[in-house]
Amino acid sequence: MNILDKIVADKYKEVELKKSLIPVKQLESSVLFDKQTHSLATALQNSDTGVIAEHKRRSPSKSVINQKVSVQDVAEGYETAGVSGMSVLTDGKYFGGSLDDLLLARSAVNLPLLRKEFIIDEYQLLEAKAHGADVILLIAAVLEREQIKQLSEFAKSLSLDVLLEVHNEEELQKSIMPSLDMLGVNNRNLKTFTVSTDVSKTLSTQIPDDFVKVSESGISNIEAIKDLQQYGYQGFLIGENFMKTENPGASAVEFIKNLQS
Ligand SMILES: O=P(O)(O)OC[C@@H](O)[C@@H](O)c1c[nH]c2ccccc12
Repeated sequence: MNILDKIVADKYKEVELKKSLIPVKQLESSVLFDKQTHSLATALQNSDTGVIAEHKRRSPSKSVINQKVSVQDVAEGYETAGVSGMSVLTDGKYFGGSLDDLLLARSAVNLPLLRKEFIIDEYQLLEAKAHGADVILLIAAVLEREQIKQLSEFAKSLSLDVLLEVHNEEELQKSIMPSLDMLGVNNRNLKTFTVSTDVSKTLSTQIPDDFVKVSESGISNIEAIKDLQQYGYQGFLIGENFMKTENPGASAVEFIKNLQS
């Protein structure tokens, strides 16, 4: 079993357990459930930088990245930097995140917030909504086309933006459908952890123009972004490059300043 299979197998168990502990009614009664959502796709289209900055404490590929900073401080720093959106890892076992992190980020900023999670069930979309998310991620590598359709349509009915993540042509071809807002190309292979922005470049011509293109992972300098912009990318998901520093927010401020100049 590769790491992705392991994460997803655990996720199915986790979701079953949570369903038995926290009923849907309780999620729906959250004060955040009816909050108006902010569209990340729109924010990216209106930005000339398009950075989506991530909060990630650790990962299976890197182990510890940063266990010291507070998620609110990071969120505020990212907002000050002028990012288009923030991604918050909510997986606990492999990434050290939680839905509380999402809630805390929500309490700190008005940015579009992405729940970064291995989504396999509609229940997780209700959780995302109840904890203040505006956007959800769907990973083509772990979902059948029918699941992508069902989950993305349910997300749209909740006014959540949908970012669909692919890593190769086959995943891209099986996933294209009108209920997606953004197509993300993950430069990191989630099974082997190899990273290259060439993956984004190669797949760029096959992404229909109706989707906002996002390049994810392994972006650590502004040259990479300027290069990817030539291939039509409008969103750039960056985690480690900010999180590995003592002050991720300040690092984002510096990065975006350089990107604009
Ligand atoms: O830290 P990086 O290399 O900048 O990558 C951020 C983000 O793209 C990465 O965390 C990610 C992309 N897709 C995912 C799916 C699940 C977990 C994590 C991810």
